[in-house]
Amino acid sequence: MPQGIRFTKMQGLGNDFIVISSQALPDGVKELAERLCDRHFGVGADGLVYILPSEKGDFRMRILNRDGSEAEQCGNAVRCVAKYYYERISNAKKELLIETQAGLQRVWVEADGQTVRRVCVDMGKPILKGERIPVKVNESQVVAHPIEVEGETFHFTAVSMGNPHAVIFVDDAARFPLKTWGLRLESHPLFPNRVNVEIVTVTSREELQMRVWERGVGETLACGTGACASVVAAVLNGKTGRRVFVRLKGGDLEIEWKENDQRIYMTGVAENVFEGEWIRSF
Ligand SMILES: N[C@@H](CCC[C@H](N)C(=O)O)C(=O)O
Repeated sequence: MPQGIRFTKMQGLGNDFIVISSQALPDGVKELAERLCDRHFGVGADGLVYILPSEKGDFRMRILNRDGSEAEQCGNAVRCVAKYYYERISNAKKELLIETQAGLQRVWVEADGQTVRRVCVDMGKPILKGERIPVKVNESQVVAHPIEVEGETFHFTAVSMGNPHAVIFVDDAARFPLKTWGLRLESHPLFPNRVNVEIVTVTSREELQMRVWERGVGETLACGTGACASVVAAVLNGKTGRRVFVRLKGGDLEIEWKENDQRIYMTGVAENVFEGEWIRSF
């Protein structure tokens, strides 16, 4: 009988992940991500996340999108893996260091006994230089820049949180036709590595409403890096202060872009959904 793959299904604000703790990424992980994340033939998720050994931090996280592409960073997955590690691997410390493809991230878990309720993540400093995001606009900061898609013009602010984001402010995010424009914006030639697209409405100086079209996935219920990028874009456009509640389809995140260290701190929940074993070959 072939050995199955044990996994835990987790979610952060409805952005859902298949989490696997392993010694190394398996061969064919791209195809595995596509198979497992498929909502009809697989387990179903927005991404496949590995918890791996690290020489630099407490552990390492790698994340693959539903289409099998690898992302540098994922805010909602970082909170999930911090919960996983604290509840199942070691509860010796409440402050953890997680290695990601975008660098080391410090996180603090808020636990009720053995159960992690919320996680605060130091998401680092946003990257604003066009060439490092990357976006093919020859400016040091890309703020409210026009982008034309099939005769329609939008204005976007580009921010990298380790992964690339284009933030577009609109009057009513709930009514924005994301299915029509999401993929076209994601794969626009201005973004050589494709891009995550945030559609944002400012409801006050302390609150944003956000929908997201994720690179390699489509519309999801929430995106942690997208919420951080949206707050940075809102500050750069003079729309909010630096401490903002971001209301997403799947729930809320508290985001602060601190003045003193210029780093972004994200606080939110993470939940276990179920455990299972993948027994099909791939
Ligand atoms: N949902 C995530 C971001 C996941 C990666 C993204 N799709 C990308 O390709 O950059 C989050 O919570 O940040």
